[in-house]
Amino acid sequence: MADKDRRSKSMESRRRKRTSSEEHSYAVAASSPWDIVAPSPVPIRASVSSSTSKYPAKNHNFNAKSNFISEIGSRIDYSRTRKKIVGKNWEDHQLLRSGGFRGNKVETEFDDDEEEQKVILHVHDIKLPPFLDGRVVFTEQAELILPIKDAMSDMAVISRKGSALVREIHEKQKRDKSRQRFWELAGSKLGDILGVEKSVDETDADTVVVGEDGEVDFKGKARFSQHLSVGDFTKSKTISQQRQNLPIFSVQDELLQVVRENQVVVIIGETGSGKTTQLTQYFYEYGYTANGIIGCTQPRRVAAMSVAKRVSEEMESELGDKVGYAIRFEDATGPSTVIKYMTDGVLLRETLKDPDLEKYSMILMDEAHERSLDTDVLFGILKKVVARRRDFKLIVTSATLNGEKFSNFFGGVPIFNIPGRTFRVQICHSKTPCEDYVEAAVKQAMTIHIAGAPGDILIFLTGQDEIEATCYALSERMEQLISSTKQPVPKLLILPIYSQLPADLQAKIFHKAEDGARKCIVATNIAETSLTIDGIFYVIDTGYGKMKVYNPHMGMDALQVFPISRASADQRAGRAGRTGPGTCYRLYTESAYENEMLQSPVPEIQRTNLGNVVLLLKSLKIQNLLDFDFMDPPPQDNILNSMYQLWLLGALNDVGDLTDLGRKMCLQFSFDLRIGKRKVMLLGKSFLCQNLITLHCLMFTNNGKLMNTEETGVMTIFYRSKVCTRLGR
Ligand SMILES: Nc1ncnc2c1ncn2[C@@H]1O[C@H](COP(=O)(O)OP(=O)(O)OP(=O)(O)O)[C@@H](O)[C@H]1O
Repeated sequence: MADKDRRSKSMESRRRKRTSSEEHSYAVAASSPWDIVAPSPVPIRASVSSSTSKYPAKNHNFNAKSNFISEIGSRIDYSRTRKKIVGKNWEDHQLLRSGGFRGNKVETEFDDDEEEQKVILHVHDIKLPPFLDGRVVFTEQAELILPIKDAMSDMAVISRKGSALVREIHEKQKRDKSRQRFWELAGSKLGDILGVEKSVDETDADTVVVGEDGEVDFKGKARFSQHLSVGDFTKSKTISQQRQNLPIFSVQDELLQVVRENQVVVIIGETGSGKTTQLTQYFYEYGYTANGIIGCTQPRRVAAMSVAKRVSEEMESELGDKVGYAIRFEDATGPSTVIKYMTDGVLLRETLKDPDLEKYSMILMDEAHERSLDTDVLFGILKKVVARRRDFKLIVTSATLNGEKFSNFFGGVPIFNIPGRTFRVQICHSKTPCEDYVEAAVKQAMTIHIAGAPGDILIFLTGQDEIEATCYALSERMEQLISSTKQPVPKLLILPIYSQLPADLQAKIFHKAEDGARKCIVATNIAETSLTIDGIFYVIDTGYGKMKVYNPHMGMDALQVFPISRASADQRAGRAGRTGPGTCYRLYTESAYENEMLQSPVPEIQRTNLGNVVLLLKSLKIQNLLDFDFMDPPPQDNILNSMYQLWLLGALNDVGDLTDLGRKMCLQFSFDLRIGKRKVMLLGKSFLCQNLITLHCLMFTNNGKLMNTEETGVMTIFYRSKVCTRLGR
């Protein structure tokens, strides 16, 4: 009995202690209501609102907080009491169950009274910056735009389901604990099949090269230019004969005349007609480089460098001499460069330093139909340059028939059509929709390899995961084939390519397979435009691709799989007819091509986060975004949410102007580094913990590369780290 009393006393004292500590914690909570009602970190539109505002409160509004406390004070009391009761019941319940305390009645369920069923919604009284109070309209596009034609179509449903084969391979790899990156496979069986020789880890830490602009690629050795071999294309013909065979050659004079007479011209031509490689040379030969250089933009890095390589060969000059290229982390141009291929992002950055692009006499915007974010911003900027500089020419080229749109944007400029194509491409559609397009692609590739005529294969998939799984499945099936037959099986050289793969491994796709072997390139849409891979006669097009889509409710971009557009499908097919007649196997029906695919992709500017664009335009002193000439205006929600994020980060002030921090965030970092990370890196500098912060940013940044050494000076710290070297994909 005495024992029982002691126990019950100690229990009582513990309960008292607990209650007082609870009260203490509630007192703290009461002075910090944001702990009770967590502020939303992203501008989620409030569906329930007590005010006219659409956005959540900026969470450092302390006046708003104290009003809020008094308003909800009674609710806090209520919830405190409830918590105490529940806590007490729980404690008793535990003691009784453990046998430490005996009672007559054990409550196994706590009463749920009516009150507890109530859901209490706390709605912040939002203070928005004046420029986002809804009175200013930033765009003519009120609605969000879906990057898909019909969300219920077969292709859309399949794209959401994903591939069963990929899942199966993942499971298998997880079980085997052997899931590795391709460049870590050196020496392994799969590595041998794939022809992977060395790992990125072998990169020498001491040879890191810091670029002039302060940007460092710690895979300096993995530069494209050091790994490109001279093309083996059509050895039977000289380069000048090959040039003369191209459709563009026959219309050269008319084309030059149209360009002479007009400041802006839109040029439309089939894939392989010679737009990318020939136009720059014609303009150079015609003398357009007398007062400046010719710039040609490409939406993708691999295209910029491979085309520059080809043109330098055609002009019999070293790459980087007369013809060069500039992509992020790599500038292969020199003082005598007159033709410069570059990504559109590189040109966009140049406009910040030189708004009139004085060093260029002419810009060619190639593959304009891709409508990347950078291309669309460039359209608006270059339109202004054209108006300011009468000596400046702008050529817009596209493979699709949307020339009218480009022409109208520049005020009804002429459209020049290049007739014909170099080689025929036979198109074969699937008779029924493919439930698992990865499995179908593997089967099709094996069928071609076993039974098809010579010629290399190019498979289009959506991303790294699918590519790795496909390479794995292909190598497995090759092994099975070899072990199940006594006949000699020709070698299949399987080569993956996606943007995160190191440049030296990407460049492998241009190397010729050894005699008797067939090359099978497994690619994302980075191999879709402008690329000529010598020997590709078969294309397998799954019909899907990944697209970055902004979710304004989450305030983030997400990569999602969608059916591609008809324009992209034509581009993919076009990769088969570059150096000879080819065949394209489409793993979707003809009806899907006609009815389930958009004619051209939804412009990136209408579906992604615009934080970078807003920063850039503000840096270019464009205060009112409505004043900027967008070919297709971005949706209102995207602009508002992006501006709201910038304001929260302190990049914009209360009237929507760029702050000093915002200017730094724009000028000191690469465009594809997320704006939030830029701020963290800048803050790291002020708090003298930059090394650590930079390391964190590096580890979580999209490409795992350090963006700006001016800001850091810490390269060697993490450059030596294996983790980071691996991250430097
Ligand atoms: N690296 C290369 N090796 C061999 N031949 C090449 C190479 N690059 C280009 N060619 C030849 O030049 C032709 C024209 O290529 P180019 O890239 O200029 O065409 P395009 O009209 O721009 O096509 P696209 O719109 O698909 O980019 C190709 O079809 C091919 O025959």
